[in-house]
Amino acid sequence: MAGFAELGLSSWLVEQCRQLDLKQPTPVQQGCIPAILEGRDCLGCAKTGSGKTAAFVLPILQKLSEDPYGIFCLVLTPTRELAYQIAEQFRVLGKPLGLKDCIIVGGMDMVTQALELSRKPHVVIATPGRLADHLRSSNTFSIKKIRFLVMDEADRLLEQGCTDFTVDLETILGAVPARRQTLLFSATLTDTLRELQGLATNQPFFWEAQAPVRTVEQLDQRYVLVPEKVKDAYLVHLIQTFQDEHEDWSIVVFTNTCKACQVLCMMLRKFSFPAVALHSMMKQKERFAALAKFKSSIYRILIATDVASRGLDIPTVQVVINHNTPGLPKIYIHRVGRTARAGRQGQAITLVTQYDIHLVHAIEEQIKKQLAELAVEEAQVLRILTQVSVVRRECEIKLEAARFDEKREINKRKQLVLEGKDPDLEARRKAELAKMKQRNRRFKDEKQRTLQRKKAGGAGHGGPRPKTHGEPSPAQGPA
Ligand SMILES: Nc1ncnc2c1ncn2[C@@H]1O[C@H](COP(=O)(O)OP(=O)(O)OP(=O)(O)O)[C@@H](O)[C@H]1O
Repeated sequence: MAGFAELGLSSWLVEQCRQLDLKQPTPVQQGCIPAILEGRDCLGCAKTGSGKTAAFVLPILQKLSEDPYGIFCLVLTPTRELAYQIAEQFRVLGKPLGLKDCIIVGGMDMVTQALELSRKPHVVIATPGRLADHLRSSNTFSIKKIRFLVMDEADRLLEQGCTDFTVDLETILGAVPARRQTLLFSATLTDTLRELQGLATNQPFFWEAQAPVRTVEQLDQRYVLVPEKVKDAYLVHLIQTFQDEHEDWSIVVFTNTCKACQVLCMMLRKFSFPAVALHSMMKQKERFAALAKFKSSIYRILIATDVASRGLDIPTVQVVINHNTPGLPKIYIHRVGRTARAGRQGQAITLVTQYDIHLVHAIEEQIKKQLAELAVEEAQVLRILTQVSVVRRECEIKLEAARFDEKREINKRKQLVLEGKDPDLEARRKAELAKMKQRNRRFKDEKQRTLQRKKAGGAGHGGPRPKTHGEPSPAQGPA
């Protein structure tokens, strides 16, 4: 197997890799580094935790060392936390160069950022919204001469999810030179491949890991079929069991909304679990602090929304629990990819209600693997059921008293005003969009169900074998 030197990297970079204990390049690094060094655009699609970041950081640093200037490289990424993580890799690997980097993300002081940008850092790592704001409001810096444009989690940057980057990306793409190298990476590139190919036209090199399953082999993937109302009791039980059985442990629990995230965190703390929340309604400083405490194992449970589902590299995470079944297979792939990274073992447990079974089937179809059922001692869940329900209700009341929803609305309006938008107009536009999305989703679900019915008429599906609605389950007790 080729080492880092054989890929064409200079000895100082090989030495940096050695110091960081990166002994052998991973397959995505072996595939992409030579192509990037040759000057080609690159689309790299490899499983979560497979070393995609170093696959672009190393060749960029090599090219930077040959012709150092600022701003040499722009990296775009969908979340603020991820921007800091990528910057750290640049900093550590680029230490001998005296690399100057600059992180441009929302929630931080704009004036300080503008000053840093004007000092011509070698590498700028940014979330699209804030960088576009700077481009629109300032002429003290330019990205007209960058050599490299990297889009990490490229499919997320291009898709129109709840945070839509389209307009900001247009601003940014209008400000970068046409003659550049474009590098696009993600564990789930294929869905947006056509759009991505439009961005990378300079002898594009496409690298995709060939594997029968789209998730990591070392990942044990399970599901627990639970009635909606008793999910929390199962969650408490799962965490308690894990805590009892392991000395050194860290768990990430994913939820679908900021409010659910906050309530769950409060509830777990009431049960004396060391939990901390991470969601987009928190102030940026609180977000960083929460993540830092989780990374250093001061808190062993991170309750997060999908703001943490992509890219975050925390080696100590042994378990990912999906408190809700992700609506899209690719969200599942990224969430469970927070564990079992860089060859380590990990476990993913998805709580599935009777309404989510079609989602599990869609996930299984995409990842090309069936989830196994996790055996849970239901008698033990039953024992804590009432207590968990009461505590959860208490937490909800407390959160309502703290006017969580109201604060969220005020924050949103403030943000829109800052962006120069009319909050009421935006609300109407969003409602329209939501309606359209709902119609599309219903149509898709219906299509999925028809397909499943057709399939079931044939060979029959081997996914989660749900108990039928009428079948007794101890957990359907006095919730
Ligand atoms: N050649 C290597 N040998 C050993 N470990 C490596 C190597 N390259 C990277 N790593 C480590 O693997 C871990 C995962 O890398 P990275 O965060 O780049 O994954 P990724 O492919 O970007 O994952 P995701 O899709 O979740 O963003 C990091 O801790 C990194 O230091």
